[in-house]
Amino acid sequence: MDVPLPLLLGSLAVSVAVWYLVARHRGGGEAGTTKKAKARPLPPGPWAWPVLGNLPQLGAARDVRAGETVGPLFRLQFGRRWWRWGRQLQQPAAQLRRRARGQLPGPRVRALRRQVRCALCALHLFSGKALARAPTVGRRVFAAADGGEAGAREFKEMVVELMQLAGVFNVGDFVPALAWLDPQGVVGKMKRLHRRYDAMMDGIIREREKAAGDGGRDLLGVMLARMRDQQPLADGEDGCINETDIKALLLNLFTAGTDTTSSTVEWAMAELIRHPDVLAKAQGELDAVVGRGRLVSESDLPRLTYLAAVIKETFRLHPSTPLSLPRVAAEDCEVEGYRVPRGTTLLVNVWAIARDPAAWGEDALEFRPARFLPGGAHAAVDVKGGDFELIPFGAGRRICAGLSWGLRVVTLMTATLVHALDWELPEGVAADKVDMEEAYGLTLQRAVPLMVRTKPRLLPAAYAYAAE
Ligand code: HEM
Repeated sequence: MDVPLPLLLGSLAVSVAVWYLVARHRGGGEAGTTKKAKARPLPPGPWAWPVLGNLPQLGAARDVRAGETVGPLFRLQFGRRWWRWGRQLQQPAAQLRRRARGQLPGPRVRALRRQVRCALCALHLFSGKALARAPTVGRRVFAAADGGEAGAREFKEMVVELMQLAGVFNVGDFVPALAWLDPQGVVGKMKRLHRRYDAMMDGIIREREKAAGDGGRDLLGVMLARMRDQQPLADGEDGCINETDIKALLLNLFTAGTDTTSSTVEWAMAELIRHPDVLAKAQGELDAVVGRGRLVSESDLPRLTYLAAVIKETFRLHPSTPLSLPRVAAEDCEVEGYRVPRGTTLLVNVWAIARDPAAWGEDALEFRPARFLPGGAHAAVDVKGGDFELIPFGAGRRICAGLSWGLRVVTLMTATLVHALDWELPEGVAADKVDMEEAYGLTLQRAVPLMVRTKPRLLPAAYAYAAE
């Protein structure tokens, strides 16, 4: 049925106005706020428009330096939702899970997450044993039989699209009256993307079932066996892991582990190319530890102190998940004397915290790996969640499940690129003019890809060994 546009817009305007009046009357949707908690003020925030809240300011998201003018804890309001942003707004994050799977975690999902994180991943994916046997038991997901390169390229495009969509500020999430219109087409695109992922995961699972008996000790083999044997999720729990759970977990691991690591390596190389003195020192260390006759290997990493400092400094200035992942306040609480109502979406701006001169000194914005070297001002600071001024992997019980793996992969990839190649900028581009603009999305990508020229710097035998 065709509804005339003026009528449609008229009814929309009326519904928005009615909804707004009702929302104001109810106190902005802060259901469950106790009298005592209400006595405390809400955190300060920039002035908000009626109905739209701070939505119009998001166009210039990077310029909303509210943390500098309003204070380290501040709120943004969109429709009926309140958002608190730690220190400084950098990008909006999206309710990824809700969009992708159409639900927020209930008790079953929480039990599953515990089981998967503690029992399955810890034992069969991230343990020293699992990592050591990965090359022999696991297999390349995009082997020639699956379409090889083309399959890998398609997967990469899907990850990039997912991260971009997840970073889009979806108006429908915050102005429920507009959700059915899907004005930016975000939900439609997410659903199409979800179907593509589903088909890919189906292929991986079917192939593994066909090859029964082969590689049963890796994470996927273990999960499929648990599903087949109907093992309960946890003691006293009725539910068992099912195929949708397995697909969701694979999707989670594939997406959480790819974009984050590759973008960190790209930022590391960009910083090194901008700082030829740092690059030369890192190459000098690699030459001294590894020599030029072979490629660097994982067992060399503990002796590469300077390279470790380069990686920490890259994580500090370019954390791949700049606002970490959103949390929702399960109950009313108080932070620094301010009231945080139940249901508030909370974001910690790890990007801004790691650039705060109060924690890092006057040279906070400069790339200075030496600060992490023995004797440096931040020698004792690590990225593993114990030092809150540097938390690129998050902190606490929901810290990145793949921390040690991610750290190893980023360090080894950067070490290999630094050691095996000499790096030059295209003619006419000065090192201090390399574009360091950040793109918009859930993860922190470069806005402009890094363009460089490389040439080999090791003895020919080292590359022959790599090609074997
Ligand atoms: C440079 C590498 C990486 C960085 C910077 C990174 C960062 C993060 C961050 C900030 C979170 C959110 C933590 C929080 O909510 O407080 C996270 C969660 C997660 N990461 Fe990573 N990550 C990296 C690599 C990986 C890898 C290689 C994997 C696995 C293959 C992985 C798997 C996960 C998973 C499963 C979660 C969700 C944990 C949960 O919600 O319980 N990550 N990561």
